[in-house]
Order: sequence, then C-alpha cells, then structure tokens
Amino acid sequence: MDLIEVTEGRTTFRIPVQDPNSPFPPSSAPVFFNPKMAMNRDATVLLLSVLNPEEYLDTMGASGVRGLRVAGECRIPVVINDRDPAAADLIRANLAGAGLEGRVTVEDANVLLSRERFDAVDLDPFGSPAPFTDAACRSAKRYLFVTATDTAPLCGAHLKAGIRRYATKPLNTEYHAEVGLRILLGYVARTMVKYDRGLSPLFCFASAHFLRLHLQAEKGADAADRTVARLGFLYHCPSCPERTEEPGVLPHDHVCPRCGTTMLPIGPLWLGSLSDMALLDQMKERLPDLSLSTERRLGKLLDVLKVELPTSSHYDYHRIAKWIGGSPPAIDVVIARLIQTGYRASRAHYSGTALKTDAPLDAIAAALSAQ
Ligand SMILES: C[S@@+](CC[C@H](N)C(=O)[O-])C[C@H]1O[C@@H](n2cnc3c(N)ncnc32)[C@H](O)[C@@H]1O
Ligand SMILES: [Zn+2]
Repeated sequence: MDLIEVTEGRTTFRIPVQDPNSPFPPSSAPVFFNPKMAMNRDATVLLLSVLNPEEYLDTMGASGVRGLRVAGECRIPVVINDRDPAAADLIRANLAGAGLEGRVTVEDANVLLSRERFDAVDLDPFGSPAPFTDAACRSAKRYLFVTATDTAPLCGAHLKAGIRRYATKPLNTEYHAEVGLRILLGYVARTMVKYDRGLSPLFCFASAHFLRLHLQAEKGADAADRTVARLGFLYHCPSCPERTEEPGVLPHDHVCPRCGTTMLPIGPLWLGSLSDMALLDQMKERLPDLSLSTERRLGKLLDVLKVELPTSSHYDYHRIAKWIGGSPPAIDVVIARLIQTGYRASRAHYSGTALKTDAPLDAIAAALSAQ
C-alpha cells in the first residue's frame, strides 16, 4: 500500500494515500483514516492527559492514530487492536516510526474485550458501537469511551434501526443531536447496570457526523441503582413546541398541557448532566499544553459545555419565533433576557440556534418578543 506521512496533534504517522477527489468514503481505503475525526481524537487525548489511566485500549485502531497519540502525547501505556492484519502491520510500523512503545493485538474486539480487562477502553467502530458495548462494559475497569457514527438510527431518522440496535424509541425532532447522544448514553448505561456497575458521564458531545461518550465506570449495585435513576423519557408534543422529561424505566401517558395532543415518548434515554464540570475546567487548563490545532478545535466546545444546561432537549429559537410570529433578536439577547427574568438559559454545543432553558414556553415567547 502507498503511504503518506501526516501529523495530527503532536504525532506524526503514516496512512494509506487517499485521493481527495475519490467518491469513495475513507472506509474503502486499505486501512481506514478519516481526518475529519481529528477533533474526536483531540478530545480523548486532552481528557486522558488529565485522567492518566494505567493503560488504554484502542480497540479498533486502523492506522493506530488514536493509540499513538495517547502513547506519545499523554505518555500512557497503550494496547492497540484491529482484527485486520494489514491495519496491525501499519500500527506496528507507525509505533516504530514514532519511537513509541505499545502492544499490538490482532483480534476480534469482542474476543479481546471478553478475555482481558483494561483500565480505559475505547470503542471507535464503523457505524454502531452496539455490537461491542456489552463486552466493553465488562472489560473497562475505570473508563469507557464510545464513538457512534450511526447518527440516523440514534436520532430517529432511521427509526427501525434505532429500535433494533438500541432497544429504545428515538424520534426525529429538531433536537435530534441531543436525543442521539442521550439514547446512546442510556443504552450504555442499561448495558453496564446489569453487571451491578454504574457510570458517570465525564465529557460527552455531539458533532455533525458522530456522537462521543467519555464515561467513568463505578463499582457496586448502589452505583448501578443511581445510574438507573438517571434514565427516563422525554415527552414531545407533535402539535406544538411543548415537551417535558420524566425519570423512570417505563413510559407513561402524557397529554400536552398546552394543546391537549397526546405526547410522544422518546426513550429510555439518559437524563441530566453529560459532563463533569470540574473535569472540564482541568481540561481547559491543560489545553495549551497540547498542539495549537487541538486548542483551536476544542477551545470553543469546552467553553460552551461549561455553561450548557443539562436539559434533555432544546428549543430552536428560530422555530419558536416562527411559532409566535415575528423575527427574533440575537440568541444571546434571548438568553440574557431569560436569565434576567430568573430562569436558567444557555446555548447548546452542537447548534448555533439551540436554546436550552428551564423557562416555560410562555416565558421563552416573552423573551423572544420583548423589546
Ligand atoms: C472506524 S475505524 C477505526 C478508526 C480509528 N480508531 C481512528 O481513530 O482512525 C474501525 C476499525 O475497526 C476495525 N474493525 C472492524 N470490526 C472489528 C472487530 N469486530 N474487531 C476488531 N476490529 C474491528 C476495522 O478493521 C477498522 O480498522
Ligand atoms: Zn402541544
């Protein structure tokens, strides 16, 4: 295979030559590499530089870039796996080329994860992580990281696939990125708790083409029960912008208090916080130690996550403006007005028009129309 040298973060490695005009996706290359996932990898490198686990497993290594960066930029011992022997050869060559140590394994992910336990386990599959989640929950001692690129099933755009893979009921709404993230997290939580273990989200976010979870695993039935208590349902009115959330493992009937329509349940999904705020502060402090490109790619995300409310849905403020009839002021003005009125309000990290607030719809409408 023809190789080309690239640098990401502070790590230089080689990948198969990719024709930038090729109509085929990176997954058709002899060994996969997607430069658009640099920000996903940056996030993990930054987090790991704070968490400093004993060992990190890159379960689906491909070129090995993720594990290479963790080994080189965080100085954490790594195991890099891929079931494809061509990928394993490239990983070995890339470790040697970068002067880094690391164990390389060539196994099916579920076999490796079922046989060995690792302090931090990272799943970065093609598409859905669902086929690997059970084994990953058993293998991860303290940390579990998960990427999903099957955003359409998770967000409700491919409803049947979402139900099949995640045993949940998504719905395609304007806050689909939030729903996708919380359905994925809810699914991992439901998988983890059956082993009498719980989890806490450390740093979870949605991006245009993927969802990324960084989770801490917790020991014991009490931790599992606390995790179950954070599962619930969103109830969405199909006729007006009203929605509400409620904890629980089974959905209930809800009638829209505004228009009387039967509300649609979405879930089970994760309710509550998606990040550990103290950890985000530590990551922000650590950011200048990494590369400039990492700082550029992650700085804004961390700033928004630090103030983002943990509501499980948002309002698209353009839609609300259309609903009340009128042209809205800037979103920051609306947020400031809501806060002045005594409510909590913030942006969301995945959309410039997303408004998160605990204010009722009437108060939001007033903030949008106030002069
Ligand atoms: C999306 S790529 C990984 C990308 C890589 N982590 C990165 O950041 O560039 C998925 C990789 O998983 C490997 N893979 C697919 N199914 C697997 C399985 N069941 N066990 C182990 N590896 C698998 C593929 O060979 C491919 O290299
Ligand atoms: Zn309604």
